[in-house]
Amino acid sequence: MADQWQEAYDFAVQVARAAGAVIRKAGEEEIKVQTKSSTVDLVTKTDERVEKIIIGSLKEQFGEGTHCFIGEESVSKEEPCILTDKPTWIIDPVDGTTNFVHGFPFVAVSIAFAVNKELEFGVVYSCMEDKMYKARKGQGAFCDDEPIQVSDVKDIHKSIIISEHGTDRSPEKVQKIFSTMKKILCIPVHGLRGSGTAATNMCLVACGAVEAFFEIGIHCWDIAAGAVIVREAGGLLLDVDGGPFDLMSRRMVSGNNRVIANRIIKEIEIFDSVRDDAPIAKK
Ligand SMILES: O=P([O-])([O-])O[C@@H]1[C@@H](O)[C@H](O)[C@@H](O)[C@H](O)[C@@H]1O
Ligand SMILES: [Mg+2]
Repeated sequence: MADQWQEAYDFAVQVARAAGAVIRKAGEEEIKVQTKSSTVDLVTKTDERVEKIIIGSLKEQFGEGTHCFIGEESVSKEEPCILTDKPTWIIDPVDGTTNFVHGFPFVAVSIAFAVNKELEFGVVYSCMEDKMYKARKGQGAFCDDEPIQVSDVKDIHKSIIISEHGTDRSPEKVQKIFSTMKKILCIPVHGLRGSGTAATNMCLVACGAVEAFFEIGIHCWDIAAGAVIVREAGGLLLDVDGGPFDLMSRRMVSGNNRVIANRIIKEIEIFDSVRDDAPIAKK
């Protein structure tokens, strides 16, 4: 059967690279900052502009109405966040917005594509590093066209674990986040890290720089592309309770192998997060 998604995959790489150039240029100018779900959940005109550029390019290439779109900034303006069987693009235009605002050099364009609710491919362009991570289901994972593979470390004591604090500053959630991190640190592991962008964190798992990334509170657009890249690099994805990965659940563990993933899961103090596909509360 003709490979019907190769053109879409190649085009997504081009769009991600072009979007990254827009972000780099915008980072040289004054950045106007607004907030969303909390005073530390930042958004800028660049996030919105880049999402419009990406979606506009995809609609022009594949036609209006044939594909669906889930974009971080569109959803924040109450566009639906429902994954159907239709070809769907899942987009985070600027993953690591806080880093972008501060000039902290980890900012990624994350573009994933799903059909029949199956992730077909993912592209993560770390635009300040100029690193293009990509993967198609069943065809391996790459960074700048070089194959990448997860780490072969099985001993948790020889691992680096990556996670984030998110943007919810409620004391009870912060307490669980830090209690989890303290327990993991004191296993002990070699180190705990956080790049500030889930998409980049997942690529660091995929290329073997760290052994696992977990977070509660992320969104589908943060992790959809990274999920394909981790899987194709030989890693695995699980729910934070050890169950199957659920893209819309706002929580996830991605690991180089099940031994490391299960050891991390033992330490995670779970807290609730409203699903991405939960009905929008009527005002
Ligand atoms: O908002 P954004 O920069 O696109 O995405 C970010 C995620 O990539 C990160 O994992 C999370 O900890 C941050 O709170 C933020 O959600
Ligand atoms: Mg994000």
